[in-house]
Amino acid sequence: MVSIEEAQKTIFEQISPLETERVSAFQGLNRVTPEDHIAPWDIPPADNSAMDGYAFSHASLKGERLRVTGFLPAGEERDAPVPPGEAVKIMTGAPVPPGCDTVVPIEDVEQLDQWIRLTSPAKAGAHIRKRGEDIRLGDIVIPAGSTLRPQEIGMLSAMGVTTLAVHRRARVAVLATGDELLEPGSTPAPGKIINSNSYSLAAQVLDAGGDPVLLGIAPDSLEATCDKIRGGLNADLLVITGGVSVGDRDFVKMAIEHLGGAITFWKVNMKPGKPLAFAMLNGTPVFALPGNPVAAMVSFELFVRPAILKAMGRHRILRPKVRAALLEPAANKGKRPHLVRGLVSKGDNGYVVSLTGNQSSGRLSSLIQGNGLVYLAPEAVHGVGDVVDVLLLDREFEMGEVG
Ligand SMILES: Nc1nc2c(c(=O)[nH]1)N[C@H]1C(S)=C(S)[C@@H](COP(=O)(O)OP(=O)(O)OC[C@H]3O[C@@H](n4cnc5c(N)ncnc54)[C@H](O)[C@@H]3O)O[C@H]1N2
Ligand code: MOO
Repeated sequence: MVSIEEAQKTIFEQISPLETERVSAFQGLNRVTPEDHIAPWDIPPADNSAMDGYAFSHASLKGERLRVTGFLPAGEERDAPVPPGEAVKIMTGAPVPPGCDTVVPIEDVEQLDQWIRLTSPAKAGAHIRKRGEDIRLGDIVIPAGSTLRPQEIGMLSAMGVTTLAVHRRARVAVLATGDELLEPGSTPAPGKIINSNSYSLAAQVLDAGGDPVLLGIAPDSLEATCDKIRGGLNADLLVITGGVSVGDRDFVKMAIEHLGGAITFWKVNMKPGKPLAFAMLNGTPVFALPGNPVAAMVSFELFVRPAILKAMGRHRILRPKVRAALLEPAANKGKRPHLVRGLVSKGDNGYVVSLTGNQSSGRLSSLIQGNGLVYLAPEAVHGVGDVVDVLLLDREFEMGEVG
């Protein structure tokens, strides 16, 4: 049995960044660019007005009055210098004309026909955005390896980029196994249950930015399991759920080996998720996750999600870990680290966490009611207020609420 950390290390060693593809700048959102993006020009390209107002030379200011002799909207440029003692009306974004170094906003003047009177003192150089104050020609603005957020997409566009290279999305095949499974849309017959894992796992793939490919359900036989697995080998990663324990009808490991795959490890020292197996099959990383719905999702979180992120070029691939004070006692009577589903919120002195009741790994509600995984070491006994490590699965609780 390997530890969580050993399993992660072994898996991540097998995952290399996928090749790149060219996409339109804004399809690059949340993707990783493998190239440095260098500023082809200064932004802004010229000193320009930060306000709708009047531009003039501060040194030539005598008293409070200036004669207005021109108008300069954004989108136009004026070459002729503005003579001393005169001002031009200038709109936000218009290049500051020669002869001017200061702008006074409209609100700070009184207009009298062709004249303005400053109603408060103007500071030399005020309200001018300098050429290149955002980025300078030749700057590496977005270094290789960056994940593109909306602000990077905006900057790339400002740099004239219309298409760019990004690591392509990982195609992740998802296979459920088990004679007991029916697809959603049916009403469970006696002895049957609905295949929910394919959909929770496919949603986790999407959530990680990958592209899920649903392979359906493999019935419990070696031949059928082999056939379905073969169908998933053109994906970048293959995720299987169920049939990986020691039952008489658990064929997944046997099928992987039958197809020539090498099981790198089987069984991780954790609860839930112990029976997980990892294999390389024809160059495809294969994750055989347990069938219990919580075990499948938790092991996806720890092993598959970071593998997808690594394949898509990300460097930060693990969920954030925080320290939280327990709101109730928590004990791990077992010998494996227990990842207990918890509900984290913000207390007066940092994070606090409660547990989500019955922790059976068949009980998907334990994940629905929570937002984190509390790490309980083997045989740990904690009281109220003890501080524990929690892996945050989502941070929505930190967002502001309406009204
Ligand atoms: N003798 C032992 N029995 C079990 C052990 C063990 O060490 N010794 N480990 C237990 C643990 S831990 C887990 S987790 C499960 C994992 O078993 P499998 O991966 O072989 O999964 P199945 O037996 O196929 O299914 C387990 C459970 O999950 C339900 N299931 C399966 N697939 C789906 C799906 N796609 N959607 C919804 N639910 C699914 C299935 O009906 C079972 O109830 O083994 C323990 N047993
Ligand atoms: O993986 Mo199992 O879920 O530890 O019960």
